[in-house]
Amino acid sequence: MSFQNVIGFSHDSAHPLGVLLINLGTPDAPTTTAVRRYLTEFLADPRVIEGPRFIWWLVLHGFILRVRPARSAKAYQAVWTEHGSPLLTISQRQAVALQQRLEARLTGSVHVELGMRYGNPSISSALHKLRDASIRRLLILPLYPQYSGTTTGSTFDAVTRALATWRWLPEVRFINQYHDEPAYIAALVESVRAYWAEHGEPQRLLFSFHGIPKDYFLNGDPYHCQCHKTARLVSEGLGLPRERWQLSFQSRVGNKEWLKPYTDETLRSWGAAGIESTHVLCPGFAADCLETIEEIGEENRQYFLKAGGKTYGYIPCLNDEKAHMEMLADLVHRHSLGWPESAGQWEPVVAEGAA
Ligand SMILES: C=CC1=C(C)c2cc3[nH]c(cc4nc(cc5[nH]c(cc1n2)c(C)c5CCC(=O)O)C(CCC(=O)O)=C4C)c(C)c3C=C
Ligand SMILES: [Fe+2]
Ligand SMILES: [Fe+2]
Repeated sequence: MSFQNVIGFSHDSAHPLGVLLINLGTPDAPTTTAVRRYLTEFLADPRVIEGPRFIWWLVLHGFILRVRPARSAKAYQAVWTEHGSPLLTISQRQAVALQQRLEARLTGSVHVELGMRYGNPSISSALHKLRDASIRRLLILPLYPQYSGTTTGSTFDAVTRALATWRWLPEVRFINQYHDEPAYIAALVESVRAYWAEHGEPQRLLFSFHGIPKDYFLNGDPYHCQCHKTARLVSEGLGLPRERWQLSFQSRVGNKEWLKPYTDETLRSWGAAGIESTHVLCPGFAADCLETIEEIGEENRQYFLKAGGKTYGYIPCLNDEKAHMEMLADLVHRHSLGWPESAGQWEPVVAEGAA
């Protein structure tokens, strides 16, 4: 095994704080081939699909990767913009905005990089850039407000796997979750209020979170509880009575039971029960993506309207809005405090025998 060397390390300047911003990732293009490559990496992750590997490998390669890429590619084509995948372009804007806000807040210098758990830019390429910037302290911020082993846990695996190839490791901190941060809750409350100021208040507000298999929750994944707390705090911030809001889980894959109630079933049942208007908010997504723009913005709209509903609104994610970026900068700032003065600076010495 050979390790990645540190060449050209600058000894005489202060080392910037490295901030690695991570989101899930997206295909490189909305084509069947690119989506297959992305899904192959994503669905082979044992944090995402638990269970015996060999059986899953047969199902994945024998069935899923033959059918799903073409179907998902169509959905991606519907959300793709001239700049690319919404998830990637929004995440890039978030990285730039975070860099600017941190420069304004921190006394020392800072270097923010974006990495994606699956696809590009990869976590290891982002880490290379941070190493080239001579960072000696690394703060990792997965953009998942609610912790789940499938997302946050998997991010940790990927970062530590990449760092395992480094000769000289930096000091590392890993932000686990921020599901009940007051500024995150306040930003969500404000985004709902702003949407209501423009579109009026609906009869019901639905908090739709990405689902996970129910057995992960039963085995101790805290995601379900953190989603419930986020929804409760936002509804309290809005002063919304309990009968006017509900929480649900979307994007189920496969036939296993996932966290309930399901978003599609909830919206169909509301439409059929005579609820005329609803707005849907997705607080678990830091950036709009396929699962929000297409699945919530379009697909679930049809379920509600076809079942009898009359007015449906999708409230966008916080994306690179000012309150969101301020909140993230504050979170990074607080997590960057308390490190001792020295970051392990060392004097350059020419080793004996070295040329
Ligand atoms: C099959 C299991 C999956 C689990 C468990 C899962 C958890 C999970 N995912 C997100 C966030 C996102 N997921 C996105 C896309 C997506 N998710 C799955 C499957 C699982 N997700 C698939 C197969 C896909 C790809 C699209 C498709 O084929 O339907 C995305 C969007 C990516 C994009 O390019 O826009 C996000 C974001 C969370 C938060 C989560 C658990 C908490
Ligand atoms: Fe997902
Ligand atoms: Fe989906």
